Amino acid sequence: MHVVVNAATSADGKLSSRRREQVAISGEADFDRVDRLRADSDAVVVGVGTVLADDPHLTVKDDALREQRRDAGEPANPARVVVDSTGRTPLDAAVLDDAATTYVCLTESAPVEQRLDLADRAELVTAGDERVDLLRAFAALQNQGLEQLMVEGGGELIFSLFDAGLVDELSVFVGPTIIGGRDAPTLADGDGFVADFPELELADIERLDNGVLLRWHVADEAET
Ligand SMILES: NC(=O)c1ccc[n+]([C@@H]2O[C@H](COP(=O)([O-])OP(=O)(O)OC[C@H]3O[C@@H](n4cnc5c(N)ncnc54)[C@H](O)[C@@H]3O)[C@@H](O)[C@H]2O)c1
Ligand SMILES: Nc1nc(=O)c(N)c(NC[C@H](O)[C@H](O)[C@H](O)COP(=O)(O)O)[nH]1
Repeated sequence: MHVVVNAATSADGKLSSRRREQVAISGEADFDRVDRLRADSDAVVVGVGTVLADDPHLTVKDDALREQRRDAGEPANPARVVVDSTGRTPLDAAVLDDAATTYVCLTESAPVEQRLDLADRAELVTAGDERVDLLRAFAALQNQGLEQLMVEGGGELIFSLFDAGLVDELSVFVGPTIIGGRDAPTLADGDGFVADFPELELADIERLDNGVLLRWHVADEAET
């Protein structure tokens, strides 16, 4: 399995404002790049915080890219994965429509009612007691044939994935704006590290739109 985390941050490292509402940080060229990255992935992964904040669809937007996937014998869109401990994904969320297969990763503590409702619209993966056990959940996704995973946030999930040693690559578009705010989500939130900080190796730098795309490899990670 290969896991790429992709995100856009303001120049001061924020993913969105303190209202947790989506901010368009990327310009057209970066959104096109994200679309290509989706098209090259077996699944696009987000945390339920992102579903609740942005209601993303997580599909490939370019008709030609969807056609290429079909020509290669793949579904037009990659699968979608929501990491959602207690089943808070709204039943009318865009990720639960029929544009692609969707997996919702839950824990043992997810109420039966939510479980039954979500099971009508998604494949359920149960791993962990209180929070989703990401190692187990990702192993289950790999068993379903999902090898190339792209994670689109948010900050809580991205931190947990680094903490679990699951990230192979990080792509960050740093855009031309300041969002600020101590309570605004950043690239990696959660509890934060105090030691054993994950080390990154810079793989590539590119000027894009009015910002910069940074690609990092995560050092010393065993292949998952
Ligand atoms: N700029 C970008 O590229 C970008 C991308 C995605 C999201 N965002 C923004 O990020 C914000 C949402 O991020 P967030 O951090 O609130 O939510 P998130 O998407 O990271 O989801 C976190 C939630 O996932 C669930 N979860 C279950 N198991 C977990 C685990 N092991 N580790 C972590 N979470 C687990 C928990 O309910 C947790 O609250 C929104 O404001 C959204 O607009 C920005
Ligand atoms: N790459 C990127 N640049 C941004 O400036 C930004 N705000 C996001 N945010 C990610 C978020 O989850 C979005 O909601 C989905 O990118 C929307 O996906 P859809 O178009 O609905 O498929 N992502």
